[in-house]
Amino acid sequence: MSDILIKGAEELNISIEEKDINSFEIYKEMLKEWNTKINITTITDDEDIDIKHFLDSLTPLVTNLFDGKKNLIDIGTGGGFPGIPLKIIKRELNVTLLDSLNKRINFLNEVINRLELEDIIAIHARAEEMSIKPVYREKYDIAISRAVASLNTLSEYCIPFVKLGGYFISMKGPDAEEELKSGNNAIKVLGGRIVDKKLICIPESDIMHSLIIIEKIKETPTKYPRGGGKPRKNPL
Ligand SMILES: C[S@@+](CC[C@H](N)C(=O)[O-])C[C@H]1O[C@@H](n2cnc3c(N)ncnc32)[C@H](O)[C@@H]1O
Repeated sequence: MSDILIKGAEELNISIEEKDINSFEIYKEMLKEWNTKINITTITDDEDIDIKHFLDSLTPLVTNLFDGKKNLIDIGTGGGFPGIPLKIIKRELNVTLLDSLNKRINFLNEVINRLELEDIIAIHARAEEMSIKPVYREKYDIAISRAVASLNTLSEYCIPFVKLGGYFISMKGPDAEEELKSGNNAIKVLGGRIVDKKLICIPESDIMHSLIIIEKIKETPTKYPRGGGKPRKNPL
């Protein structure tokens, strides 16, 4: 059983049950096993997985945005971060995991089955192609993303999924100021407003991370997101 995870969760004020610890242990073993066959993560040491994947993924819970039965989409989830750790702790969340690499989606489906998680789905798609579909557009209380793209590009991937009054949470490194400056225009154009920036130390480490919290205050104009790779090649 992982002491680091238990102590770290305590520091974040998260109550973690035995069945949750068990889920994290199974998830960790699957991550290490699948990682030998397909490339999921460069972080493979037990302690590093606890800190840099599991605890880091749980830091958004320092906000109260996850309370209640919320619809969450994790964009560019890769090996399931932060979506799966958030789901393990907040079982009432309705979670969509999205990634453009199908082999990672296969892994996530195995994890979902093994952990017997409910109200969670893994979808193979590009964010900018999926958010133009009415069934996904402006349907989520929270869109979240870690380590996928710079904030201006990422805003075009994420904000169209968020319903009015919902939030986009961008998990970034310690020096988010430059990104914030270059992301400001995109956030505004897409209907968002920065409401908070939190600098957080990942528990059981000295690693600092930022959470940028953006509220959706206006509908995203229908011309966004743009196709043809424009959000990445020519960010707003
Ligand atoms: C560096 S990984 C980060 C994975 C995970 N969020 C984490 O923090 O460990 C970036 C992931 O984003 C996915 N990705 C990149 N662009 C995407 C897009 N436009 N739509 C969906 N997924 C995308 C990639 O396939 C990859 O799995």
